[in-house]
Parts: sequence; structure tokens; C-alpha cells
Amino acid sequence: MAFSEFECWSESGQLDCVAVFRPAALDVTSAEEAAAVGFNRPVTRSEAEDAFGRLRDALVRQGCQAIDLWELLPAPERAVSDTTVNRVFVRDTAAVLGRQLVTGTAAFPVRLAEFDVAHRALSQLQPPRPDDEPASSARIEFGDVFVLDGERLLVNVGLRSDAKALSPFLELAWRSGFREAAVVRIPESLGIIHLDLAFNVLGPHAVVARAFLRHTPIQVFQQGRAPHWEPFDGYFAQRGRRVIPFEPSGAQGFLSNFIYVGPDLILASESAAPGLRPLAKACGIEVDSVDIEALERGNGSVRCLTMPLRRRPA
Ligand SMILES: NC(=[NH2+])NCCC[C@H](N)C(=O)O
Repeated sequence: MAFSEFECWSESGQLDCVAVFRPAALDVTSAEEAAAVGFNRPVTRSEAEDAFGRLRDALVRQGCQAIDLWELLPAPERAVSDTTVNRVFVRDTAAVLGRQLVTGTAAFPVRLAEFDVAHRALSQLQPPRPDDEPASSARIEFGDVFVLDGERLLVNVGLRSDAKALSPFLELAWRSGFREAAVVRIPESLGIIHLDLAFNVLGPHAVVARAFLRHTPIQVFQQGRAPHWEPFDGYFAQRGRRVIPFEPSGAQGFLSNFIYVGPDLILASESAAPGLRPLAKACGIEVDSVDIEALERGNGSVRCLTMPLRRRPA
């Protein structure tokens, strides 16, 4: 696939193509190992592989092409990559913003090598850049970024994406063709590492958001203007979207971590689906589900495990 085919102007256009990354070759065997890599619980390689197979099948069943970045790696990089258990959470490493592939930077040191390797794999999909073209990279983990529509991005600065990264990120957003960036700040005391663990876009007319987010006003940046603040719910209401609040309970920890595959269909994990279904139904959206409990032990779910490379216009 050539770079010219990368295109994402929303989270709710029909999904044509995603990047995924198969699980690494190591088990995570103890509580200490889990803590070292940001996992909630141990998981074996074979449990992770079974779950990954189900995820890939579910994406393909929905008519989406799934490119496993592992296939694009030269052998020496595979050896390193096979020891990085977070590589399945490919979402964080880069994103297609408009027609631009933007690479991210790991804030969690154990993921530094894995981000570099993912970028190398992604570079196989695009033609070499001319020397004078500025690099498109940001000090952001992309679990913190949403493409709201063809004009707007939403970004969280918090545990993983540093506020200092904001101003170069805004320049990149303008260069990629966006006109507005909304900035939210999840209180770090909650320990929520990425925005997609508390928020998601539920089709063209709604978003789901953890209830606490209504206490966090949004700072709105528009190209060439001084930033201003808007209430969280008011920001979305002004732009034609309803905010559906939720409080996760127990097994539904990953309720917001789904991907819109369309038309009017999202793919979520089996643990998230029961809580999500009534909310989605109210927006005319169906929920397909897949058993990826083993991968969720790594503290991420369907959205973290997928990187949209091409979506049809919403
Ligand atoms: N977009 C996400 N929520 N990604 C989840 C990543 C989880 C991973 N264990 C980490 O600590 O980085």
C-alpha cells in the first residue's frame, strides 16, 4: 500500500484498512513482570496469540484489511520486536492525521524500542520522503489523540503526552490540514494512561466520556487565534455531538476502547460490549464483540490494538 492511500479524516468513516501488530514471543509470567511492562496481570504468549487471531478475524469479517506490521520487519528487527510485549498496542505509536502519517514518542521507557520498530515497519508502506520535507513526528502517544472530523483533533495531555509537546503538535495539525485542536487534561491522579480509556467517538453525532470529564474544561486552539476555554459537554454540543457519560464498573473497564468499523457498527471487546450496547443503540449503532480478554490484561483493548490507515469519508 502506497502512502498516498493513507487517509483518515474522522473516527467514524467506514474503516477500510488498519495496522495491527501480532503479540511478542514472550510470556508475562509474574506480577513483577506485569508491573514492569504496564500490564494488569500475567498472560502467556499463546493466550495472547489466540486473542489476536480472533481480533484479526473480526476485523476481516467486517470487510477491513488488517496489515500485521510484523510482516514488514527485517529479521534483525524481528528479534528485538519479539521481546516487546506492548507492541500489540500499535495505536499509540503513530497515527494517520488527514493524509499524513505522524509518528509518536513513547513516554514509557519500556516502549521506546517498540515505537522505533513500529515506525520502521510503517515506513515500508510509504515512499521515501524528499530531504527537504519536515519529519512528521510528535512527542505524543496516540492513544491520546482523536480525529473528531475533517477540521478538528482532540488531544489529551497527561501521563503519557507532555504539555510541552503541544505547540509543535499544533503546527503539525495545521500542516496536515486541520483547523482546530481541542485539548483535554485528564487528572494524572486517576492513573488513566490514555484518553481512549475514558473517551471515544460514537459515530458522527455522539461521544462517550467518563463522567468526571465534565469537570475538565477544554482548551480550544484555532490556527492564528488566541486559545480559549469551553465547557467539556458544551464543546461537543456546539459542534453537533451529544456527550453520553458513563461510569465503568468492574469488568467493563474498557467500555470506551472500541473502534468504529461502520456502517453504523463498532467493534468492542466482549467485556465492554454489554455496557456499550444500550448507549450505542440509542445512537443507531450496533456493537460487534470479540473475546480479547487475554490482550486486555496488557491494559488496553480494541482501540489500542488497531491503527486506522484508511477510512472512507464519514
Ligand atoms: N491506547 C491505549 N490505551 N494503549 C494502552 C497501552 C497499554 C500499555 N501496557 C502501556 O502501558 O503503554
